[in-house]
Amino acid sequence: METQPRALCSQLTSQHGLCDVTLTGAFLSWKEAETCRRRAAGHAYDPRKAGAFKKGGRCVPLCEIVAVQETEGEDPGADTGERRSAPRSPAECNQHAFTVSYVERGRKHRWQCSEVTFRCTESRLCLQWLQAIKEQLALLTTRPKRLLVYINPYGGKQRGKRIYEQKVAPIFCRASISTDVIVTERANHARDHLKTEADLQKYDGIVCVGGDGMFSEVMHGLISRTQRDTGADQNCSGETLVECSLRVGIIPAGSTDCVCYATVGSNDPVTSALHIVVGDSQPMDVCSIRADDTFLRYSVSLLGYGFYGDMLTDSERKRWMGPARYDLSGVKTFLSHRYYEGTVSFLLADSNVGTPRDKLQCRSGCNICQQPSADKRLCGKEDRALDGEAKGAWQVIRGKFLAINAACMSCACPRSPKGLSPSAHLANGTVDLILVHKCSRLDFFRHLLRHTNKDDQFDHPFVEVYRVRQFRFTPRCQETASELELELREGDGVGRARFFSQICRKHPACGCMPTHSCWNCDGEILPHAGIEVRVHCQLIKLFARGIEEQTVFDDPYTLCAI
Ligand SMILES: CCCCCCCCCCCCC/C=C/[C@@H](O)[C@H](COP(=O)(O)O)NC(=O)CCCCCCCCCCCCCCC
Ligand SMILES: Nc1ncnc2c1ncn2[C@@H]1O[C@H](COP(=O)(O)OP(=O)(O)O)[C@@H](O)[C@H]1O
Ligand SMILES: [Ca+2]
Repeated sequence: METQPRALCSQLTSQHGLCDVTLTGAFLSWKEAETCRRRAAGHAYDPRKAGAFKKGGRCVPLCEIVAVQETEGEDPGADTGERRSAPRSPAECNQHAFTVSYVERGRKHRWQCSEVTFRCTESRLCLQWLQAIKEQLALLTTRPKRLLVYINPYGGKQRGKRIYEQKVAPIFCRASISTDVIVTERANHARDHLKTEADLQKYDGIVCVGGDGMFSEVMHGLISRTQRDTGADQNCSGETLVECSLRVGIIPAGSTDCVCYATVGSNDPVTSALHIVVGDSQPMDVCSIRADDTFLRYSVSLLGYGFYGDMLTDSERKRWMGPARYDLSGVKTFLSHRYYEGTVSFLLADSNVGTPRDKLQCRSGCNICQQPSADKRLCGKEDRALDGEAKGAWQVIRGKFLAINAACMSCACPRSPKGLSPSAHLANGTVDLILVHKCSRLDFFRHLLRHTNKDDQFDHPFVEVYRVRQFRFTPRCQETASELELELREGDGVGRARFFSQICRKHPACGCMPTHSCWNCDGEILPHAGIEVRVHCQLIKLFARGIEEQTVFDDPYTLCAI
């Protein structure tokens, strides 16, 4: 039978003086001791000191304690930064101390690791506290103990290794997490290692240090491995893919870091490390992409044709520039103002998973992502196998597009803090499909600019947006002869001219303008133009919790009532 841990309550000394410290099954809290408060009221009251003490009071949920450890030979003034002029008194020399490291929330969804040291004169009491907190932490079974870490030393500004060693490894060490670290030696090293070699039984999670491309590698390795180990075939269209059991943590060290930013709310390595330590879990949808009935890739963030595809192709030649390559190639691609013809067909999602124009955004504990919906039951499944009603009707849009973007998550990132599709959900089994029709340069600029401010980027007559669970794109050059003939028969001379120019474009020898772009798939070039995309609801899990609403915890001086 499980016994409830007894509450522990003692008067201990912290850097702010004597305080009442309480440990319950849910919280560790400390505040100014009653006796001190009464003394302060009766005698000369020093508001400066009282204020400092109040600021020192805290109520920390147990699940946000990183570690507790015995503190030896500790200078009581050390953690306040105070300089000690007098030698220690005999009473102080006799003190026993323990230090608690815990999560503290800062601005803009950042977390940091703070510490408080408590002292007492009795060794037995100190040990009792240490043991009690350790016992409570041992009950938190979702925390990882062993992690496999992949570092891309060339991602972003090539700082991955340094970021891991200086900011992340010390936190893992403090939380007694053991790690096996692999610094990658080539592209796809992490993917291949995970897919075939890694002994995954040994680990409670995987960490990737790098950008969205590095995360994509790890995700591909993990999904492929999970399907292989469970006998599912990812190459088979309509296969129900098996969810990955290991969680993935992302330490941002890339150029865009949108998967990290959109699931945590910041691109700060320490924040990510702390989300891993406390054992957070955030399920995430994954799109599978196929062409000519062959599996190509998975995508979790941006799948973009036209503008983002061309921008990526250009930026790959400027990799040496680091993250700035995207801005330069972005301007260049913007000025080229290319548009592409083709047909987009899609299956709309259930209405209960919201729409891309909702004001409501996906946040930690999101209701929409938690409700069982038809999209979750249907996604990833072969549409042929579904009856007509559940399947819904395919909608078809033919046109000239500057960009076709599919966002499986908001794609928030430092360049665009609300993202490509601000109200897209992380785990609702749908993807937001954004169609930007041909328009003037000025209009397209207005649309792009709205990604960086509070205005609605979908509020333009040339932009359409749909929440879908499956879609297809066929570039005009791949449209079947019957589709083109239909256009020819229906059309006048213009149609006839277009038909023949189409035939001409199919022959590279003609040296005419490109008729198709490529897809930007989470920052990797997918050379195919015609693709079919399907969402697999909650296929992978991250060490994250979604973006938290701003809470009272954002105020570091808030004392929680105990
Ligand atoms: C006028 C300013 C317009 C700014 C428009 C910003 C839109 C930003 C949308 C960002 C969506 C990001 C989706 C994430 C994609 C990533 O998975 C993926 C890979 O990341 P990794 O390198 O970390 O591995 N990243 C990317 O594909 C890069 C996307 C960055 C796009 C920057 C585009 C800048 C466009 C500038 C146009 C300026 C026009 C100015 C005319 C005078
Ligand atoms: N050791 C390596 N050498 C070269 N390329 C690598 C290495 N490790 C990973 N990569 C590849 O580098 C690319 C970019 O990585 P990423 O971490 O996303 O950085 P960025 O955000 O700057 O694009 C990915 O395609 C990944 O597969
Ligand atoms: Ca989604």
